[in-house]
Amino acid sequence: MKHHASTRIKICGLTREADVDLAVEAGADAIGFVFYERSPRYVSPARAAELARRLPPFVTPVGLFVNASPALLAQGLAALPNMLVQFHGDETPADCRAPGRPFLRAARMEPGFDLLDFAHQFSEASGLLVDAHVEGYGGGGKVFDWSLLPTNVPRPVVLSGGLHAGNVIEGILRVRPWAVDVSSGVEEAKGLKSAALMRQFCDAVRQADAQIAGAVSAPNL
Ligand SMILES: O=C(O)c1ccccc1NCC(=O)[C@H](O)[C@H](O)COP(=O)(O)O
Repeated sequence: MKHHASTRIKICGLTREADVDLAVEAGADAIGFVFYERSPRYVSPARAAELARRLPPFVTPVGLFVNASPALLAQGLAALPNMLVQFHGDETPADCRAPGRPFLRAARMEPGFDLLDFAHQFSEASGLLVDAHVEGYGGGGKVFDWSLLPTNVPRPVVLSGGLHAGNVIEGILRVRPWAVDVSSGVEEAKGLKSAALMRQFCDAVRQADAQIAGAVSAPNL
């Protein structure tokens, strides 16, 4: 069995100071800010910069864009100079490359979608965030059929879409992603995170990692 680093955790769609602090305390490695005006989780770049100032070293701010206007993209890039960019709309490889920043590209998984071809097109992506195909692009809390995922994706995979403390262990054991991403599953209302749900989610990820480590270190497996 392949060596498994600890599964990284991204919590997405934060809008409040307390939620940022609690997400970090729970164990998040990355915090997502939604720069998509139609989302109930939208924050302006200036607001995101305020929130991101709370982050300690080694916790990465991620700025999520959906077919953003050049002005919004430029404002986001300026407000958060150290952010990882997440393209969650219909952006082309050239669009993703243009800012010259590391980026994640979201893939909308549905039957017939060719993730290997997508990975080939977005070969410059730091990672591919695999999400359910939902109306409105994302953050819909919908799980997709994980069996659609090929095992040999050539970029790091961020498993996303409808994850919560009750299904993330199975997701990690089945998919073995580099990271997991959650929004709806740790919320009390859209954009408002729950401390208890974030803690339970991160604890469940650690349980999955412990199961994998146990299976790797046990003799004769
Ligand atoms: O959060 C939104 O409202 C949103 C709107 C448009 C595109 C993407 C959006 N969110 C993406 C995410 O929060 C996550 O990357 C992912 O889709 C997980 O969401 P969830 O299924 O709610 O856990």
